[in-house]
Amino acid sequence: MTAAPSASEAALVLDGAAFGYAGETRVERLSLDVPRGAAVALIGPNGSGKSTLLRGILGLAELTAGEVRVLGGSPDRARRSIGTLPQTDSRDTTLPVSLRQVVTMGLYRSRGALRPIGREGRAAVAAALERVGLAAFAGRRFGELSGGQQQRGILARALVSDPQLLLLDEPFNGLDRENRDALLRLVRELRDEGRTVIVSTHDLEIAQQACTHVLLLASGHTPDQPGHPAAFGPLDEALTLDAVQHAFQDTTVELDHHTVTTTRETE
Ligand SMILES: Nc1ncnc2c1ncn2[C@@H]1O[C@H](COP(=O)(O)OP(=O)(O)OP(=O)(O)O)[C@@H](O)[C@H]1O
Repeated sequence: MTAAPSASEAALVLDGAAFGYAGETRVERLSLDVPRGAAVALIGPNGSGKSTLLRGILGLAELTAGEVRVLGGSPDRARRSIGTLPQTDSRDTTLPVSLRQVVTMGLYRSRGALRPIGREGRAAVAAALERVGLAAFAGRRFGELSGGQQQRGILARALVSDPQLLLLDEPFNGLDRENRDALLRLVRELRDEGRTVIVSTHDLEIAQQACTHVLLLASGHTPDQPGHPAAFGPLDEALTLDAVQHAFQDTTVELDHHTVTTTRETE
């Protein structure tokens, strides 16, 4: 599986973009180009608008100002070429479906749910499961897998349609060291294949280990003000103590020789 090497246009272009709900902006002042093949760590405190931005890229949050281009077109047009991993807490694990069925659902977006999956589709599902190390678990009921295995299964569902852009919302939350390392390796591989990855996280170490770029979001001064960028750029330029402190105003921030850490807000 390789991403189609298409146009030189950036994977994501935001020009004065703002996103929100019911006409109310929740994240704003976004002007940036994400080059194809970049892995962007999307970092910010709770409520700064990380998920809203990811939904905006998918056309699922409202564009309240500015412009957005995704893979050279509108979010609606690009959606078929985007693989997503939503936050763990938005996941229904009670459905009586197998892991294989969950991954197969990832094909529906590009092919429609009614078209038969066929040999090629089954091979893509098997390859995606293989890729995340879960080939042996294909027939298992999804809800009976461990949290880390479910996370990898959802990632396989995101990968099965050979997406050019992957949006991963807090994929590292709750993962043990082994699953975390496997996911870090996979993010690096995806970007080596020319795919673009945007991954939201509270953990700066993850940014440093797997990403090429960072977008730091800061919250508004009061809870009803929208979030906004504190920095964007290649990791070594944008991930500075100043920018991190701006983004995480009320949070302890430490910077040692190579590691920036913040208090993990989700724990
Ligand atoms: N569906 C929605 N309708 C209205 N407001 C929303 C909706 N989803 C999020 N918000 C609001 O938008 C703001 C940004 O929330 P968002 O979930 O994007 O932040 P986040 O940075 O992803 O936070 P977290 O780290 O807690 O996931 C918050 O004030 C939140 O209450």
